[in-house]
Amino acid sequence: MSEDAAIEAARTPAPNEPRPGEDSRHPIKVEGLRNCFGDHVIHDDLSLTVNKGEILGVVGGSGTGKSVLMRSIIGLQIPEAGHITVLGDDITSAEDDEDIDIRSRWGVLFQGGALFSTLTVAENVEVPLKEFYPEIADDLRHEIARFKVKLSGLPSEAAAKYPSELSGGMRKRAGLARALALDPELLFLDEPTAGLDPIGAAAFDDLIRELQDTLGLTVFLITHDLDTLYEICDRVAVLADRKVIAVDTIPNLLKLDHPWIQEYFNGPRGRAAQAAQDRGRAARKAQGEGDAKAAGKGMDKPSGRGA
Ligand SMILES: Nc1ncnc2c1ncn2[C@@H]1O[C@H](COP(=O)(O)OP(=O)(O)OP(=O)(O)O)[C@@H](O)[C@H]1O
Repeated sequence: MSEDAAIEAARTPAPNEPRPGEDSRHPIKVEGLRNCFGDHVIHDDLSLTVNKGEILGVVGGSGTGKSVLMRSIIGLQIPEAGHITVLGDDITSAEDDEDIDIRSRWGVLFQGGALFSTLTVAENVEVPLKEFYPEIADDLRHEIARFKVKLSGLPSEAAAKYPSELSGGMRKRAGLARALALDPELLFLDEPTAGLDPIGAAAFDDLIRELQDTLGLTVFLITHDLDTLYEICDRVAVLADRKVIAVDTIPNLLKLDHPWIQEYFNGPRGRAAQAAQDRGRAARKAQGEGDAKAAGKGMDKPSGRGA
């Protein structure tokens, strides 16, 4: 198979028919979740529904249980009570076979990237391919891995490098390439822009939005990054008091009279992020008008990012 054909095959999502009883509009549903570590209650009667095709931002103070919630949804944390349905499967009671099947339908980027340090980037991407599709020939698997590396915005040379040879931003992209290895329907991202410089973080935001648009992903994104929330999230879920206290667009959240929400979004950083988004929109609009004028006069378009 040629590289182009392999890339096209890798780009075509697996035909994942909705299962009987699967709510195709809400790929993730959490109801009445309770998680404890000893006496420490993390979640109590927490409920959350994620819409298909959205980027859902998940925010909350440190230690409110954002990562534990994500781990519960992907079956790494067994809750004390509650039901979690992912793509029609009850995660809390999934049998082994179902469990394996469902894990191939999501990709996860953990906070630290969680790459195998003794494997190259391409070999890291191949790990889930080998696990779920051992029948794929070596050549094709290598080609799919190279395509995922490119898709994540890394230069092709990065495929042969070890994680220790990459910058923090490149490691995140390598982790993303691995998360995308199986053409997932759901993408879980735990603080993807943490530790990146502002330009790297903005570029990563753009990449997530672009991937979500082109691949139709549903994205569950834990972040403390207000710019990310403003720039790419369709809705934001707020964790506090052991529950999701609100889930809505940022303009609607701003109308709520909850002290944490007000302080978070209306504090100095929240206002700065909002102002940055307003400036970005105005610049994009101005550039769009400039493009239209230039096109009318047969001029070249200006280059560079819009914002
Ligand atoms: N395996 C564990 N054993 C005991 N306590 C844990 C474990 N995992 C998480 N916790 C506790 O659960 C609480 C929630 O942790 P979690 O990592 O989900 O918070 P978070 O909201 O993601 O925080 P941050 O924003 O700082 O990353 C914390 O108090 C943490 O110490």
